[in-house]
Amino acid sequence: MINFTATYTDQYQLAMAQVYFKSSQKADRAVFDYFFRKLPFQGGYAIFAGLDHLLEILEDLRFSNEDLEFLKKQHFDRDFIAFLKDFRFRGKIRSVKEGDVVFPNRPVLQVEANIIEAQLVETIILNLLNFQTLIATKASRINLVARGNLLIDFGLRRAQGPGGYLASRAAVIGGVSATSNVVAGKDFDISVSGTMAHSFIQSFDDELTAFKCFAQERPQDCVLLVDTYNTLESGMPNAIAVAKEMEERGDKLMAVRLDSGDLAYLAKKTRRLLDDAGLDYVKIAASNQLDEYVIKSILEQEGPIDIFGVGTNLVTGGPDGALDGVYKLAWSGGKPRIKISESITKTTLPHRKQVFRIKDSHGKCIGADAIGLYNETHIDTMYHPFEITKKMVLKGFEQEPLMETVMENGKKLIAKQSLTKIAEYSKQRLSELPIEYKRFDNPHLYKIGISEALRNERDKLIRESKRSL
Ligand SMILES: Nc1ncnc2c1ncn2[C@@H]1O[C@H](COP(=O)(O)OP(=O)(O)OP(=O)(O)O)[C@@H](O)[C@H]1O
Ligand SMILES: O=P(O)(O)OC[C@H]1O[C@H](OP(=O)(O)OP(=O)(O)O)[C@H](O)[C@@H]1O
Ligand SMILES: O=C(O)c1cccnc1
Repeated sequence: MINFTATYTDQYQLAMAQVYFKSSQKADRAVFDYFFRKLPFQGGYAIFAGLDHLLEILEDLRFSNEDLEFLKKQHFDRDFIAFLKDFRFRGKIRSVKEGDVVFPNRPVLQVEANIIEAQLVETIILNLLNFQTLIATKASRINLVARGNLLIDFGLRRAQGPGGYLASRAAVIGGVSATSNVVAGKDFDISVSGTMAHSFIQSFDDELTAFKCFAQERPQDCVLLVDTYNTLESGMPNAIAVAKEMEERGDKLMAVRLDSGDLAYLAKKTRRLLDDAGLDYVKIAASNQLDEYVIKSILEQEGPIDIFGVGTNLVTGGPDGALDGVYKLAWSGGKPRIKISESITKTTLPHRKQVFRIKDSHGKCIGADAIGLYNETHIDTMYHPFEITKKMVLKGFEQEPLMETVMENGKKLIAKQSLTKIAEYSKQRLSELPIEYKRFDNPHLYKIGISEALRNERDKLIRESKRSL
């Protein structure tokens, strides 16, 4: 839907790229790490999302003629603009698999490319991965408490503008099964579904006629909204009457939707009314400012709800507005690079790197990832990145390398996967994560360590930079 061209970037990327272009750095190769520093929702994990979509966009990324005309007006150099005419991303990308569980302060994706190319794609990478990872994580939290009940994304109207388009994609990775968002359904092959609005019922002189007309037109997936006037006194008796008429025509009412009031209480009453009317196959859907906490609570109250329609809190990532993912230089001009910070926690890790998931001898994740240099195939001891006395001996543990090459010379190496497949993978990876990292209150802290070789390289660069001050 959105036509991404290479101007989907921040101005400073172009300003820096022009300097590289006109200097001896023009042909330099650079390596950048994508990672985030803080888990969203005060949770214990995040779900990585956006990769396949990003790679497809990077494969085709270029400046259009209008883009180049616009840049002329922005005081960019003519030779640089001529160079941008043939700009393509021809780099290499190594990444964790889309849908995997990921943690702060360790590379999730690494870009290795000509420095101009690597710089120009920073913004689009951060924009697509930060947002989709945030929303997939939110969806996954909702899915964790939904006990297998169906989740539908109702969020487009409340999303931050067109962000709703990508939110619908990411929500599926986190475990949402369908969306009301028709364009996302079309573009990303997501099952599209929906019910009806209060305005539809209001537009008729009576609720029963509204229900009847809808059921006539849409018998295959009819869901009646029962709370416009009075759920138990009006909506439910009318819905039951229409369900009975549908039965006479050989159709079946799919569900009723509750959208206000005490959803657990009303669902119990509604279930009883349906069952007493011999309509035990009719499902109960609920919506109204749902999130993982409300759904958990409703199910703990044994509210018999089968379908949850979640909007605002899902697609905006409420209450967190953004994932703080960053893109930091780790190598360029043939040398490792480091960003020193007042706070050691913000000092970056130099070099190309690999990340290993540490597992016990039964293949069970123990709650730790270790970062090594790219050519390390095994890490004997992992060190706390900042507290020098803390270390963990990894002898006897399985070490699963997480970063694989997914793009080479600007061409995607991995086959396109359906969102359902990515969601299945995500579910499997989440099931490997011990439960203490998944609880909402004070989840266990997942350990991130670095190898001795990486620590030595980092500390050497810190010493060198101090000496040169
Ligand atoms: N049984 C329940 N347990 C916990 N939370 C619930 C339960 N039922 C509803 N909620 C949540 O409580 C909030 C109720 O919001 P609100 O006060 O706006 O109610 P409402 O019924 O929508 O009111 P109104 O009729 O004015 O629209 C919603 O977020 C809803 O999801
Ligand atoms: O509460 P959310 O999680 O964001 O879920 C989406 C909400 O959007 C709709 O309400 P809206 O008032 O926009 O339209 P309606 O008249 O069809 O209810 C729907 O009925 C839900 O209540
Ligand atoms: O189909 C629905 O019921 C729906 C769609 C969007 C928002 N709220 C509800």
